[in-house]
Amino acid sequence: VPWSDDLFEKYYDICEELGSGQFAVVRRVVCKATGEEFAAKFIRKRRYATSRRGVTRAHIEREVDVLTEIGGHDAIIRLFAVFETPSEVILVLELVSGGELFDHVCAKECLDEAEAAAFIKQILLGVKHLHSRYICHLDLKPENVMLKRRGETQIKLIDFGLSRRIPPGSQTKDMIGTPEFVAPEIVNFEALGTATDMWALGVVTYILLSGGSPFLGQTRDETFCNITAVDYHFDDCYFHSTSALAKDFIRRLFVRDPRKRATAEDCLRHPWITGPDAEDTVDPRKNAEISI
Ligand SMILES: Nc1cc2c(nn1)-c1ccccc1CC2
Repeated sequence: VPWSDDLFEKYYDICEELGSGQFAVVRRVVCKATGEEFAAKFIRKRRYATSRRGVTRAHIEREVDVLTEIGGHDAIIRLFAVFETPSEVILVLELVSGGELFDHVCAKECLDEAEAAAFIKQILLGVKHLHSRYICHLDLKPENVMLKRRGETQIKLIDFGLSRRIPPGSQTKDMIGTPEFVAPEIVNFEALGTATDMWALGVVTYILLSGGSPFLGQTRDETFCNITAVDYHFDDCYFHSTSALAKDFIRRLFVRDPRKRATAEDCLRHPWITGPDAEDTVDPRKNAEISI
């Protein structure tokens, strides 16, 4: 993907804000020459090594390198161009304008488990694509799952700012991610990898089905304690009508040992995702309303 230091405003009209991250604002932009719409992510560069504001160049290059390598999967946002100014780097991304998946789910009267499983299946296909290249997202959480367009069900994984390539056997350790979604190996500063994303996907599924967060405590330390103890349960007030299949799917992801945790491929074969084999059998996930 070409890096340009030409003036961004020369090529694009800048329109409304689509969302923002910690050091990034994302706006809809229109290419002046073609009328095509994109999402431009304006990332503030860190001015000084000691500063805590802005993002380091290495961090930005990581997101660009990962998006360049994995572009082209339906469930993953595409990167088209990069611009650089003295104070920021601008990623010209695929327009994703449907908002966060969870806002859509909350807005709906009810979502049955089959619809929830269909969303999780799309995320699994995107994560399988990443993991097939040993790339880990490392920040999977509801706000990083967006709908391509309002009212449609196509999802896009966004924000690869923490993602990195972690080949098997490499002892990559780092304390990163959002406390509520991190796996035990992150809390214990042990080797992380593709299985770290699978734990986070378990948290996303649990929240999508119930609206509750499995390990969230009153404080960060309490949350970390719940995670390392794998201390969670299916509160009957949230899970009274959740199918046994859905709970089994989640149980296979909340496994402390990353080597024993279900992979994206395992999950794609799980009956909660594949649904009933024979067409004519009743789908136990239907009408099992979720209580978000
Ligand atoms: N950190 C973030 C945060 C966001 C996005 N990307 N990275 C984004 C990408 C495409 C469309 C809309 C957004 C808004 C949120």
